This record gives sequence, C-alpha cells and structure tokens, in this order.
Amino acid sequence: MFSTASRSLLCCTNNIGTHRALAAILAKSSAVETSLLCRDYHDVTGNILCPNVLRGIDHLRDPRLNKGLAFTLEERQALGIHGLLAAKFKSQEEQIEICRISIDRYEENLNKYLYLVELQDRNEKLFFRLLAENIEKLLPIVYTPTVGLACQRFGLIYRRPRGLFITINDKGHIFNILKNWPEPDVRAIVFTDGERILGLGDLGAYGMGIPVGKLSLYTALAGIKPHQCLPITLDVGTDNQDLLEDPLYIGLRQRRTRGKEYDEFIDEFMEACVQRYGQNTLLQFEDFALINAGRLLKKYRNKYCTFNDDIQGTASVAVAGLMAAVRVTKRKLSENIYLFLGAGSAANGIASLTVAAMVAEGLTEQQAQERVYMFDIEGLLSTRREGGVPEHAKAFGKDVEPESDFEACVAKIKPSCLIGCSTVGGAFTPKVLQQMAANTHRPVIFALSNPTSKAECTAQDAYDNTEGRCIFASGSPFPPVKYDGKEYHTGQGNNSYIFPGIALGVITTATHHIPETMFLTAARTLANYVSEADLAIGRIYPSLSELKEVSIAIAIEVAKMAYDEGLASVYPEPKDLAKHVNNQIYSYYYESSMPVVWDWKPEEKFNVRPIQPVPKNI
Ligand SMILES: O=C([O-])CC(=O)C(=O)O
Ligand SMILES: [Mg+2]
Repeated sequence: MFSTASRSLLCCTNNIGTHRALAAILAKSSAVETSLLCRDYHDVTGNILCPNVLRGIDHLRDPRLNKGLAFTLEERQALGIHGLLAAKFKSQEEQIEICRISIDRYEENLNKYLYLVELQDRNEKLFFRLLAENIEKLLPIVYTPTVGLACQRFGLIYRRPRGLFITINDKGHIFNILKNWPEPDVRAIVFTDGERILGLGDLGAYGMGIPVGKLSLYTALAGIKPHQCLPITLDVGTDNQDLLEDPLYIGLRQRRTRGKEYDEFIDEFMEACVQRYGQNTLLQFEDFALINAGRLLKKYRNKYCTFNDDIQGTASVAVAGLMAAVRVTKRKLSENIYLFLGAGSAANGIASLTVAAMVAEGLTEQQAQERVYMFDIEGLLSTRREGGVPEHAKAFGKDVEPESDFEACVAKIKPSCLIGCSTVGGAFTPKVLQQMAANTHRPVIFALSNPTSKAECTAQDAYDNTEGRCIFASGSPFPPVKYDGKEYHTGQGNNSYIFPGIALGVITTATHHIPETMFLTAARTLANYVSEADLAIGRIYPSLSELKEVSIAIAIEVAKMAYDEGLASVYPEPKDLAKHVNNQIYSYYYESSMPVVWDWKPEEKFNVRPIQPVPKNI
C-alpha cells in the first residue's frame, strides 16, 4: 500500500520505466510511507538526471548507461527493461571475456577496430575496461597504426557520429555549434584540421579518427572521464585531389581555405571553446601541417591552455627515450651529436627540448644547438645552401658545406643519435644504419614517423645493420627483433606516453597555461620509469602495460609543477596531490542503476530553524 504522498509522486511521472521503478521501491519500503520521498537518478558520470527525462529503454540505448546482460533482476524490474534482455545474467568480467573472443575472431585489424568502435557506441564502460585492461593488445587497434588505416577508409566506415565537425562555412557561428554538443562539462578538446594525419598527409575530414582515438587514450590511460572529452574536426576543405574526387568523402568538397580567413576561423574557434567551457579548457592541437602547427602554438600558448601534441608531446617522449638511452650508451645528452631526418614540427619540437635538456646539463643554448643537425627534403640545413634555412628551423642551420646526399651526411657529421621524423618509409637505408654503427659503439636510432609504413626503418633492420649494437625506438609498434639468438622488444617512442598524463595533471588542477618545462618534467618522469629489465631487452620505454601507471605519475608531477609555478586554479592547493589526482579518475566498473531513494527529514537536511513560539502580549 502506498501513502497518498507516494501515490501522488507516482502519478507525477508519465513514463512507465520510472513508474515501475518507483513502484518496486515503494512496495519494498515502509519508511517511505511516513517520510518525504526524494529520488535522484544519476547517470554514470554522476550527473543528476530528472527521472522523467530518462526512460527505462534509455538504459539499453545510451552507451553511458548500458550494461547489457549485467543488469540485475532488480534493476531490470525497477527500470522497466525486464524482458528486453535475455534471461542470462552476466558479470562485466564475463562480458570482457566475450569481447576478447570476438576480437580474436577477426583477422583484419580494421575489423577489430570496427568492433571496438561499435562497442564504444553500445557500452562505454565495457569498452574502456576492455581497452584499459588490454593496452598492449588493443592500443595498436584503436590507435596507431590501425587508426591511420581507419582514417584513410573513413568514408566507408563512417556510421555513427562521434565528436563535432565544424566547417569553414560555420565561421561566425562556432559558439552555436559548440552549444549543440550535449555534454555541459567538457574539460578537454582534441582537434585537427586534418592536414597532416600521422605521416599520411592531408586526409581532410577523414582525420576525425585521430581526435577520437587520442581521447580514447585520455580515458583508458589517464582515467579522464569520457563526458569531459570532446573530439573536433575543423573542416576547412582538403587539397587532397583523391579525396576531392572520392564519392565517399564526407567533408567539404573544396580546396583548403588558407590565409586570413583560416586564421580568423581558428581564432574564433579557440575563443568559442573557452566561452563555452571556460578559460581552463584544455585545447590539444593534433596533426596540423607544418605551415600552421608551430606558428599557431606560438600564437596561442600564452593565451589559452593549449599544446601541440605532435611538437611537444612527441618531443617529450623522444627526450625521455634519449634520457633512458644515456644509461646504456654512458654518454651524457650533451656528449651526443644529433642528426634529424626531417625538419618539420616534430623534428623542431624534439630538437628544442633536447637543447633544453642539454642546457640543464650545463651547456649554453648555443653550445647545445651546435650539436644538433637537420636534413630536410633539400638536404642538410646549411646556411650556405640555395634558399638558406627555413624560418621555422633557423636555430638549427649550420654554416657548413651544403650536402644533399643523406648517406654522405651521416658519414660526414658522424652523429651518435639519428632521429627520423621525415614520414619517408625506409629512409634509413642499410648503408645509413651501417654508417651509424661505424660512427659510435652504441648508436641511437629513432624511426619515429607513423604509421608503420612511414617508419624510417624497421626494428629488425636497425639491429641487423648495426651488429645488434643500436638502441632503437619507433613511433609505431614493431614485432620483437631476433638477433644473434636473442630476442629484443624495442620500445614505442609515441606521444601516447605523454599526452594523457599531461592532460590529467592539467585538468585536475585547472591549469591555465602549459609551459614547455612541463614537457621536460614529463620526459624525466617517463625516463625514470624505465627499469634495468626494460633496458636489457632493448627497450628504452616502460612496457605498454605500464602506460596507465606512467600517465598517473606524469599527471602528479605536472600537478606539482602547476602549483609551484602558480599555474593552477584549483584552490586551496590539495594537501595530498597524488590523492587529489587519483580521486578524479574515471571508474569503468559498472555501478548500480537502481534509483536512489533517500529517507530524510527536511529539518535534518536543510538544518531548518524550529519555528519559535510567538511571544504573547506583544
Ligand atoms: O598518433 C600518433 O601515433 C603519434 C602522433 O601524434 C602522430 O604521428 O601524429
Ligand atoms: Mg599526431
């Protein structure tokens, strides 16, 4: 039997799921008969939802609420979804096992990718738990290299939208488009204009796979809540003729807008983001072309909470690798000679951070820069060459004889560290690698271009051509190397070691700017994670299975730095920063979907002052 008050509450809702839920609860509870009933429906992110906005069926259709067969009988009945699911109850662990079996049944990585996309669209917690607990196996699927293939085929695989597409035609209305995004509490935006997707070039709106993939790692590796993440593609057209002629292409079928109009568009976008989500919203630039990446970073770094992952994230992970390699080569950073193949944004980012690290070892900036050479499409960056040194790489131009043959350059300069950021697959030829082995006892060879087809050499090539003496890392994963009867597991110098941790540290402290030194701090933290066991198997990074731990460690160091440098906006400063960071981490475990019923007395809740008796004789 229900009290009159309870009955009237039941009548307030016109939705059958909620009605049943309340009925089930009220039938059980006698306390509600006599007290005021208060119901809060929470979605899994903790948002309080109005119960009559949420129907029972939403718990199956909304990936954020869906638990599939893991709904208990009580939940199924309370939510009005009993009968909509098969009779069997499954734990999340059982579901994970089924997912693993399903993925293994697909032979093609792109099909595995599609399975995971579909899972994310269906059951968010299951997706993130599966990903977070199987990083080594699934990172190459949701991320590099498979995500590159997914971008190339995006027209074919595009099903359900994820993230926002903002086009140049929306100029003047970007804020209104951001308002269409249904989540109010966005803390981080990863965005691309699709002009330099990995090493694959201009993929226009097909580039959307990249911000989506990066943000999956925000959650899986650093525990940033999914509803706080927003992937965006800025569609300003494409100069990729194949795409312009591709009937499947989903973006604007026009050439890229450039110049003043492009700049105004990006200005408006940056401003609209902070207007919509607050000044401390983290804005991560991803896969912009060289002509824009560096100059936009310079333009915005002191105005917004922003960084460029390809410049700064890649630099940080590469410098961490160089730091760890010191333990093997026994050469200080400042004792190396560095030669970069490629002089684009990644090369300049790594070179600048390496210079900062050498300065920290005691060199002057000029002395440090003298140890860094770059070789681009025109040859060695020599001030004497025709056309001189490009503006963006001025710091690394040298007053030496021009040289356009890369192999000859490696022989002449005798670098001890060779760093590939060229997107030219196979550019580190056997001859180049053999020369590196002749230059020094333990040459450092980084083939950082992505995806795998763009890597400057394979791990096996590097070992085979240096008598197994090299220290190797690559941006995309390679299978284990066999050399001289021993197996080596080389590391992946990919910015995924860095950006999730930086983002978590920044978000949890509401940091308003990200200084370059944060990337050096992140590099040191990462390098400290490399164990002797890692080095013994040829790896200068911790294993991918440690990525979560590493990301949290980086976040804590970033948070400390944010307070030390007065960049944080969360005050008072938490006493225990590690605890503060850890407390904000997303849980991918299922929670109860039962509506919460409170039994409380209004005066306890609101501390209502008892009504004073009216004095008589007034
Ligand atoms: O996405 C990756 O694997 C690394 C990266 O940022 C790039 O290559 O642009
Ligand atoms: Mg990138």
